[in-house]
Amino acid sequence: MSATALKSFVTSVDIPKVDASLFKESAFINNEWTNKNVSETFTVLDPATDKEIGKLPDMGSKETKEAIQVASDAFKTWSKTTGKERHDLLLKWYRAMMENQDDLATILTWENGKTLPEAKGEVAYAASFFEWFGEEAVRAYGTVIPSHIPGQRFVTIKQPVGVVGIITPWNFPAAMITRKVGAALAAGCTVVIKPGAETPYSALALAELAKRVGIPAGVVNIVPTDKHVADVGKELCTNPIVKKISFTGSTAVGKLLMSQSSGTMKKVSMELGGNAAFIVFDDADVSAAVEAIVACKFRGTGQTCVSANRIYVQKNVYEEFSTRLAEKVKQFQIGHGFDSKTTHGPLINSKGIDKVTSHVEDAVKKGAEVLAGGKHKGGNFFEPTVLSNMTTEMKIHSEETFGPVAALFPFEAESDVVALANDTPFGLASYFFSRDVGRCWRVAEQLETGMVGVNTGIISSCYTPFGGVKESGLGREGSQFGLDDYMNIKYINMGGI
Ligand SMILES: NC(=O)c1ccc[n+]([C@@H]2O[C@H](COP(=O)([O-])OP(=O)(O)OC[C@H]3O[C@@H](n4cnc5c(N)ncnc54)[C@H](O)[C@@H]3O)[C@@H](O)[C@H]2O)c1
Ligand SMILES: O=CCCC(=O)O
Repeated sequence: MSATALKSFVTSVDIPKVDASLFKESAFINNEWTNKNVSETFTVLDPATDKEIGKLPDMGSKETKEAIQVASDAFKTWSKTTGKERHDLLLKWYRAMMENQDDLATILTWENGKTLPEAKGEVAYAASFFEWFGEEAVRAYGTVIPSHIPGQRFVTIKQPVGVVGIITPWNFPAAMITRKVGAALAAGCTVVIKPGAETPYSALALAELAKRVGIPAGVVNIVPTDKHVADVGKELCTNPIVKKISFTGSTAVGKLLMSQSSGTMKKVSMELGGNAAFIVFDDADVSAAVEAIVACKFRGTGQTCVSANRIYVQKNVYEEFSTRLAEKVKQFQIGHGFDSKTTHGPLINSKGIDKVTSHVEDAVKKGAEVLAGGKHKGGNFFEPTVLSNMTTEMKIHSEETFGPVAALFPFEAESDVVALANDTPFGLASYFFSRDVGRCWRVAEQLETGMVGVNTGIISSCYTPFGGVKESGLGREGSQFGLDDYMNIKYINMGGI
């Protein structure tokens, strides 16, 4: 049965009061709230109830082109500001986010579905990228290269790439934007953002704060759209004024955007899909591994690109690990993100439910045992689920489920499990638990992913480089490396000395 055919079991909830001045129902171009005379609108729904939150003008390629021109005009002055000026503004934006954390979190929960405490956590995480990159803005050092020619001197300087087109998903409506915008603005770039159609209000609230703290007109622009996603994406990728595309989302869309960007040879940053392995060796601290998988797997109700998708557990600890995990998961409470009893919110939409349902049905048909959950509960709610005795023939082994399903695969030897973990075109994150120091180095070096969590299930922060290898993408966000993705290195050879 299609997910849409079932009514949600959450039919009503009290929506907390939100500061109306942060709830914007227009596009944001050149520091103006505008519908650009666009008469078409799209509707944003609360994923827990499918009730309407609001409507927004549906921007198209014409409006995007105008936003790009505005960003290009703003680049002329913004790129000439000092690192210290950009530092001061980004830190003001950071503080404004933290001062408005509750309202930003309310908007985020309403449109994304994650629980209010989780949304508050995301707002703080999102804000941290403005703090971090504000502090990096003053550290975009060049180099002096020892000369091999008398009378010539060599230096490099770093310069902002120009206007950046930013396309982000719905699963982290604030953090996926700030991780890019923080770096772009710190580098001296200006941006045009197309947020996820499901979660545009968080993006627009951030823009309101940008305006309040004095980010100059045209530096940040937002073009919300639903029906014209492909056209807006194409405009950003093909317009020669845009010098870089920074995308977070699925690998399929990432490949399309990269090919569209090739005509104008843009720089690209691609944060794409994953299929994370989480390995529990029999020398692990099993209690710690259970705690870690709960946090890693069920973050955002499993709709997190770095969430474990395949959980490999060594035979000697399989029974203990699976029993303890199932006990924990049975205690989860699904419901509206505004309900204080809720531990896990809904999936984003019926497409998400259909994928999770098909993965669970496929696994069960092929012999998996359901240790917890396993059922669609109506609307966009799926029970947090633990599946045991998974095999490599099941869909979950090769496809990212992006939902609340912990799929346990038994294994015997270290060499087998490393080969299994790497048997995927994706390479975003992986995790393992072991108390053997030699094994920790060995396995961490062998796993083909951009990020590895050893004895931990949570790895993301503004301080550390986020990004994948293989078909999980290109580039690194956050950390000391994040600014480089938004800058060109210029080599200057000074002769006549
Ligand atoms: N690596 C990361 O940092 C990261 C972070 C979050 C999500 N993801 C991945 O994103 C996927 C889930 O998100 P999703 O389903 O929203 O992904 P998606 O690729 O469908 O959508 C992401 C964004 O791309 C836009 N988009 C879709 N088609 C487009 C087109 N033709 N042209 C231009 N833009 C287009 C969407 O409107 C949205 O804004 C998962 O695979 C997940 O792993 C990766
Ligand atoms: O979903 C992907 C991003 C989540 C994170 O930054 O940890």
